[in-house]
Amino acid sequence: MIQSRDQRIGEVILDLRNISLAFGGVKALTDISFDVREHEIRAIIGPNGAGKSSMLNVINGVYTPQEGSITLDGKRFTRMNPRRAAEAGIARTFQSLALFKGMSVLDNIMTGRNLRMTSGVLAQAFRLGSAEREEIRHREFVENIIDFLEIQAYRKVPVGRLPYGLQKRVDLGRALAMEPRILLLDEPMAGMNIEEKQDMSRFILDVNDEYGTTIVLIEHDMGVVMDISDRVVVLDYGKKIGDGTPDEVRNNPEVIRAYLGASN
Ligand SMILES: Nc1ncnc2c1ncn2[C@@H]1O[C@H](COP(=O)(O)OP(=O)(O)OP(=O)(O)O)[C@@H](O)[C@H]1O
Repeated sequence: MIQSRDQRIGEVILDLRNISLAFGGVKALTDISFDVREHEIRAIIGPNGAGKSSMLNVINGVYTPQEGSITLDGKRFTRMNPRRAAEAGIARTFQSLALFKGMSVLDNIMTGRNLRMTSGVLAQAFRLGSAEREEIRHREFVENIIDFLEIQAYRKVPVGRLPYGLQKRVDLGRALAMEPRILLLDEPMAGMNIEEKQDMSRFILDVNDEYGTTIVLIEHDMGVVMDISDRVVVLDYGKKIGDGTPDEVRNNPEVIRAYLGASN
């Protein structure tokens, strides 16, 4: 299994060079460089306040770093913006879920299709047939995601009524509906019990295998991501203190020190 996964990992598709980001006097990120290869599961870990969320927000263009560059598919940017990131196939999930609690599972996942829908109101008025066909295609795609995530039984249930672990799964489904090439997962296992964490780990691996999606995930619990990640970047106080395979990172004295010194 591990060998076949390694064989599928391709070229660098996302390359972050010398990224520095400050908020006023607070240095959130200092001179961070790392890359992400096609089809890889790449984790960014670190204690609270290490800069993980800031890094994710630099990748998807929400924050503009004061220094550094981002190269995506060989194109170099000094700034990304959320629209460009979305068009380039970068999607994300959120730590605090960004779902519509009163809407059904199906409708929430459909919202992830919006960027892919070409038919607007006018098309629906004048080309009803093709708009309808498009709607059917999108629904089929979403139904496939629902089957894949094993949430068929909750299709029509308002998301707010589901347990937290299932809501996280719906959030993953919403991001998958965008058919991302690169999926950014913001603490996908935070607040979950062990069984939910195991389920989520399995879905992340399956997404990576079956959809071929490149995954960048952030997490502050070192244990849960070590089993599923190909390579891990470790941040501490906005600096990169480790980068390598899970084994390399686990045995890195600086990483061990940062985690032993951390209160969580
Ligand atoms: N919008 C902001 N304005 C000001 N300071 C910020 C902002 N976002 C992050 N910071 C600061 O930047 C530093 C890094 O924060 P960040 O949220 O990126 O860390 P993190 O590793 O994601 O932490 P956690 O695990 O707690 O989510 C912290 O000192 C934080 O207070």
